Amino acid sequence: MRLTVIGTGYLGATHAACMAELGHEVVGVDVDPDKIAALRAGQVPFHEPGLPELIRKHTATGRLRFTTDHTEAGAFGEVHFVCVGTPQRKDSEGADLTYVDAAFAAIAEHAAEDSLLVGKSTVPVGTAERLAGTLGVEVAWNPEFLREGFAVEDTLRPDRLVIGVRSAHAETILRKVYEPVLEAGTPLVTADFPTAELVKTAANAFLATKISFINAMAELCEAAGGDVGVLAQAIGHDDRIGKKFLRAGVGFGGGCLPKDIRAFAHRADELGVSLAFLREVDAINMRRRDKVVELARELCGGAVLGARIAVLGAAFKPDSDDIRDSPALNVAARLRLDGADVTVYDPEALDNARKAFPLLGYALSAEEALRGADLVLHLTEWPQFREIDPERAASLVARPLIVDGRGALDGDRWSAAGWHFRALGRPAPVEERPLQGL
Ligand SMILES: NC(=O)C1=CN([C@@H]2O[C@H](COP(=O)(O)OP(=O)(O)OC[C@H]3O[C@@H](n4cnc5c(N)ncnc54)[C@H](O)[C@@H]3O)[C@@H](O)[C@H]2O)C=CC1
Ligand SMILES: O=C(O)[C@H]1O[C@H](OP(=O)(O)OP(=O)(O)OC[C@H]2O[C@@H](n3ccc(=O)[nH]c3=O)[C@H](O)[C@@H]2O)[C@H](O)[C@@H](O)[C@@H]1O
Repeated sequence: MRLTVIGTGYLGATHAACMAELGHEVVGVDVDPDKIAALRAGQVPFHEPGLPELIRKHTATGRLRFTTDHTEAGAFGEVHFVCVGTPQRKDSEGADLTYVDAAFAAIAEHAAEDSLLVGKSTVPVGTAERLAGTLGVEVAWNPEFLREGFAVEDTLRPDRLVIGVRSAHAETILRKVYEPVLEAGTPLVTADFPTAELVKTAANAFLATKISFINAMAELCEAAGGDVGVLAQAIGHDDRIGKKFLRAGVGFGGGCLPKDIRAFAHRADELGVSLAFLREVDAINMRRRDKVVELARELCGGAVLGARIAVLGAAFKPDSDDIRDSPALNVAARLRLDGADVTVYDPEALDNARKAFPLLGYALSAEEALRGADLVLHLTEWPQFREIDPERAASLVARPLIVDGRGALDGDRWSAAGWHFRALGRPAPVEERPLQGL
């Protein structure tokens, strides 16, 4: 089939390459000429494992092309997937639909009458219906559930496909687009517009709630002297709860969960339904960042002014160079504002971090960041940070003090190498715990 993908950011570039992999002829469209030039040259302007190979493969086979021209794309595609951004509005918690509206309008103007315009962006419920009422072309909604870092795998082998359609014709077309995925046994959920839109925001709200739940338990463990790692493992043995998304730490960030829960609560308010608990989910998440800042102050003797702090991690999660709402950089920037001399290292996100936070110091390796540090903060759990040798690290720093903000390091190993090791939601070393019963 001839498909277009409007918006070639994290979602769109992945979707375009994966649709070519499924055998379709695909044109990716973006308003950003630099992005399109890079993609044409087979370069992906962000870090996503497996994606550059796929893009190069299909630009070479000729199945995948990129353009900035909506007219050309409109005339080409039988199905148009809209994958543009839906950031938080500047003036409220709601989603900014400017890009979605513009993209649908631009493609509808040039699309063939019998083509299908499919929204993939995450939108407030009601958007598909509104667009369907204003454009002269059929609309469908097909929300996306991919995770950054696993985007290719999640697109080619998703847990499920969800389509919001208004006609059997639209369903038939989308079944044809995803035929190889469906033949592999992927469940397909066919729904009306509001349900399809709500499935997406509900899924992200549930995931965010799960993370904040375990982080609230981390707060309790800190107050009561418990260990949230053991707690998560124990409750996770219950299949009804499950082990996934129970990693306590500095909390969730990224271009999706934080803005999506805010937009969801905001939209629910507009509909007269309270999702106030999502505001608490957001607040718990933000308190974890505060907690790391407080711990840093405490470990630096009350104030971080003049302290040299090494921050391991800048991306909002490992295997990504995405720094949107990154907890690591938020903490680093706040400590810098408090007068600390902060040096950040990340295997992939340094360029993005430098542009967004030019006042922070940056190192080209973990060793360079650690050299002379008074305190080390581990805030993004890249696998290579787990491989740091604590003894070698102790020989580099000024003071062997480390906070594991991701619950991913082996505390016993670091303590054995002479480090004062602290982790969120876990007991402080024995000599630090207040004496009980006195
Ligand atoms: N990043 C992710 O992992 C996932 C994102 N989503 C959702 O997908 C949507 C896109 O997210 P990202 O890809 O992360 O955003 P992004 O910001 O990386 O990409 C959006 C792209 O759209 C382009 N664009 C804006 N207006 C355009 C127009 N009129 N025509 C053509 N291109 C246009 C921008 O230049 C940009 O390259 C959001 O709604 C997000 O919530 C959903 C699932 C996963
Ligand atoms: O709508 C989206 O854009 C996507 O948002 C998330 O995907 P993503 O943001 O790529 O990353 P996640 O793996 O969900 O992690 C999000 C954040 O939660 C944090 N997290 C995750 C899991 C956990 O147990 N604890 C925890 O703090 C991560 O460090 C990260 O900062 C969802 O997992 C995807 O299904 C969804 O498609």
